[in-house]
Amino acid sequence: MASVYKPDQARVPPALPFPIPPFKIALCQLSVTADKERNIAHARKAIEEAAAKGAELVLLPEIWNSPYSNDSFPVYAEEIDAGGDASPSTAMLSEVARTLQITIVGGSIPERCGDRLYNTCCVFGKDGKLKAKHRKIHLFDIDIPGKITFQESKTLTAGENPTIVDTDVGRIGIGICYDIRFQELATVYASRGAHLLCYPGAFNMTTGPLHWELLQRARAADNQLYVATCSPARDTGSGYTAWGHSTLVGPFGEVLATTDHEEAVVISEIDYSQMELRRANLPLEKQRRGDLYQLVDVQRLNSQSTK
Ligand SMILES: NC(=O)CC(=O)C(=O)O
Repeated sequence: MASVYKPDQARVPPALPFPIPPFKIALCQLSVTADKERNIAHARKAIEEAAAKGAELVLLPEIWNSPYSNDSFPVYAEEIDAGGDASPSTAMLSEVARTLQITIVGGSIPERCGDRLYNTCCVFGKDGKLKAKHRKIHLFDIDIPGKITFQESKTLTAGENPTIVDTDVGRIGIGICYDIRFQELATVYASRGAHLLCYPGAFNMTTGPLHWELLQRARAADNQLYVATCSPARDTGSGYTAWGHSTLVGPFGEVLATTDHEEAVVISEIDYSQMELRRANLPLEKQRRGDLYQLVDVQRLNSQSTK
C-alpha cells in the first residue's frame, strides 16, 4: 500500500541537528571581469579577507567567474567532477575552504555536463569536500521591452532538484537568483528544517530596486528563517548591469546587514536562537490551516511512495 503523504507533519521542522553557536557570515560582493584567472584570484582574496574577519561561512555571487551573458556561459563553463576539485574555479573554493577551515557557498558558475550547460552553485565544507551542487531550477527568461530582455534558456538547462545541505553552520537551502521568486521552494526548504536560505543572485537595474529586498524579506518572514543573498558588484560597462545590494535578513524579516552596489565584504552575525524566539512569538506553523490548503513536497512524496 502506498504510504500517505502528511505535509503538515512533514512541515514541523526537526530539531537542530546539533547546537550551533552564533557565527559570522560574509557576503562577498565581487567585481567580475572578462578575465577568468583574475576573477578566481580575486574571489580567493575576498574569501581570505572574510575569514580573517572571523567569517565561518562565506557566500559568493551568482556567476562570479564569468560575465553574465549567453555568449560567455559556454566559453567560461567548467566540468564539475564529484569531488569538485578538478576545475579551476571549484578547485580554488575547495582548497581555500580546507585551508581556512570555513564553509563556502560558492555563488555560481556556468557548468558544462555533456552537451548541456547549467548555472551551478557548489557548497564546500571546511574539510574542502564538495557537499552539494545546486543547478538553478528556474531559468531567468524576462522580457520588459525597453528595459530588460534576457533569456537564460537560450544556453542553459534548468536543474531538476531542490538542494538542502547540512553543514557545520546549519542546514542550508540553496537557490540561485530567479529561484528566489518561487516561494514554494523556500517553503519546502523550511519544511525540511532549513535554518538559512542562500541565494547567490544578480538582479538588475529594473527589477532590483523593486523586488530584490522585498523577495528576501518575504522568504525570511514567511518561513521564519535567515536569508542571505550575494550579488556581483555593479559594472555599468558590462552587458548586464547587476543591482548589487547583497543582504542578510533575519527570521523576523529584518535586514541585518546590507551594502550598496560597490565591491564589498559584508560581515554579519547569524544566531539561530532568534529563529526559535520568532517561532515562539508567532507560531505560524501551529496556526497554518492544513485543512484548507497544503503545499506538496513532490520529492518527499515520491521518496515516500517508493518505500
Ligand atoms: N537574474 C536573475 O536570475 C533574476 C532576476 O534578475 C530577476 O528575477 O529579476
